[in-house]
Amino acid sequence: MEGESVVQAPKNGGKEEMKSQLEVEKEQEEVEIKISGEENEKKQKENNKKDNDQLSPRAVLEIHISSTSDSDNSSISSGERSRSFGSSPSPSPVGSGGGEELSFKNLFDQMKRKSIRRLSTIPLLGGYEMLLPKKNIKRKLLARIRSAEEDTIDCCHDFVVPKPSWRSFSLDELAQATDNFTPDNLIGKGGHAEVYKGHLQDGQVVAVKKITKKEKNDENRVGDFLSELGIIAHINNTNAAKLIGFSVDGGLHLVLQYLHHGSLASVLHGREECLDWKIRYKVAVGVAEGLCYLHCDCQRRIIHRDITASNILLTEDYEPQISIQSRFPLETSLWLPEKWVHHIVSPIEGTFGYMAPEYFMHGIVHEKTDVFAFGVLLLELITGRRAVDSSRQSLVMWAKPMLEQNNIKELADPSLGDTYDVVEMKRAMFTASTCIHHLPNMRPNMIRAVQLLKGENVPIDMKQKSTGGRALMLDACDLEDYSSTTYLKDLNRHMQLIME
Ligand SMILES: Nc1ncnc2c1ncn2[C@@H]1O[C@H](COP(=O)(O)OP(=O)(O)OP(=O)(O)O)[C@@H](O)[C@H]1O
Repeated sequence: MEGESVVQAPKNGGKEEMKSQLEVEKEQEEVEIKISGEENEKKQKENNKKDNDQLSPRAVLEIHISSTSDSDNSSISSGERSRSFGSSPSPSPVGSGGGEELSFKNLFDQMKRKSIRRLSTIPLLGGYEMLLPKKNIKRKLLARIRSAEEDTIDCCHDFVVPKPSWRSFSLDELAQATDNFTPDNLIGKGGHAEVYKGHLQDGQVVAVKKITKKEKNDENRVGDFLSELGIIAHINNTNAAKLIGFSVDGGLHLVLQYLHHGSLASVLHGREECLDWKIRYKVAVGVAEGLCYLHCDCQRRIIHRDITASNILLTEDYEPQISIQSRFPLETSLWLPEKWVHHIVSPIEGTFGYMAPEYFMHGIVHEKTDVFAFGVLLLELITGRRAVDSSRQSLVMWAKPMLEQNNIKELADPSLGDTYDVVEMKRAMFTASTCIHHLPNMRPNMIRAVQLLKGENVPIDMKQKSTGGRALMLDACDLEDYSSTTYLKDLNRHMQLIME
């Protein structure tokens, strides 16, 4: 993995007149909505499974956070469980709700305990049990899993969830399914897992995700794994990854529905032939709807935090599925309690090219950081370019001037020729340009992003239900004084620092 390093967050500066939300909405009204005739879908050939997203390096930035506004509605998690390089001191404790002082660690521990307690479809281990020796954890986990399998429903504190339909696999079963995890069956490798294609005894084709990251102690790894299970269990949407089962026998494994085309990155960037616009548009809408579900319709809202072309997987008919992460679920796929507007994390971990300015500069995480990443993903679909190209140029930086000039000809992927639907392309361009706005408040929430993308001419409702529309009180970040020029400069500087 290229370019992991620690950098100090820069100071921001510069001023720019902000466009009002109304102006942004007005611009949207100007987007043409007439729909042209359908194009014939070209048959896609066998995909190249090689994941070609290596050029969007993951980065870890360590920042020092001295204060945050809106303390009632935000949280801060320390990076003690995250990867971190260098010797920067840990962030100092900050105030939490009502002036109550909580250290990062306490706050994080509290959140971890609460989340683990509540995440469960299988009643998972309580926080205190995470301190038990490994053997006990495993025994208790298996006991809980068995008892969950016997129950018809599981009543959690605040809601009732149906009995899970997942299976608990033995290592032998998974070894058999994957031909002993032979490299021939290796279909993908992320920063934290190896993924193997497998055939279960009943004929079902599955993807076995073997968690490989080993830097943490076993108790934490098991805890993270349980949290991930809890998050995936909670998700029920056509555009999110489906879990078939898991194994805690001889390592941690997730058994997922096998997705024929692998990642969007491999399909978009790793094939010779051009991906049809029709499919690109379908993927864009599907991801937008999936994110909308995670942010707004899920029983507990989830911020994904790592929307990238590698984390979007495609079914046989190119229905996109958002892959839920296997690492640091509380810090990556984040459960954000209702009353918290945002959450602050340090160190910052993410995929370069997709990180919103408030995230890479201040560690602020909220729905709008996902919206930004979605905007970058849209740009990838529109242009066929990577989030960071081979000359280390950010797609956002490259595309901004053309988006501002509405220059469809220069922006659209040249390999598409004129085979794209102009109206859909314009909608995608407009949606992308609002999503990558450097000010989070100016980005649409995902409900609005779906409407913009689909050209739904809904009345402007400034008070629309929007987890994504929760007012973001980012005074402490001075983002409103932050111009897009300064943003581009900082983005460039971060790029240099990270990739040198
Ligand atoms: N269900 C699946 N079906 C088919 N291929 C898959 C599936 N899940 C993952 N893959 C392949 O494996 C690759 C790595 O998977 P994934 O991104 O989930 O790993 P990870 O280590 O959790 O990722 P990250 O580096 O983002 O943390 C994907 O990019 C994709 O190519």
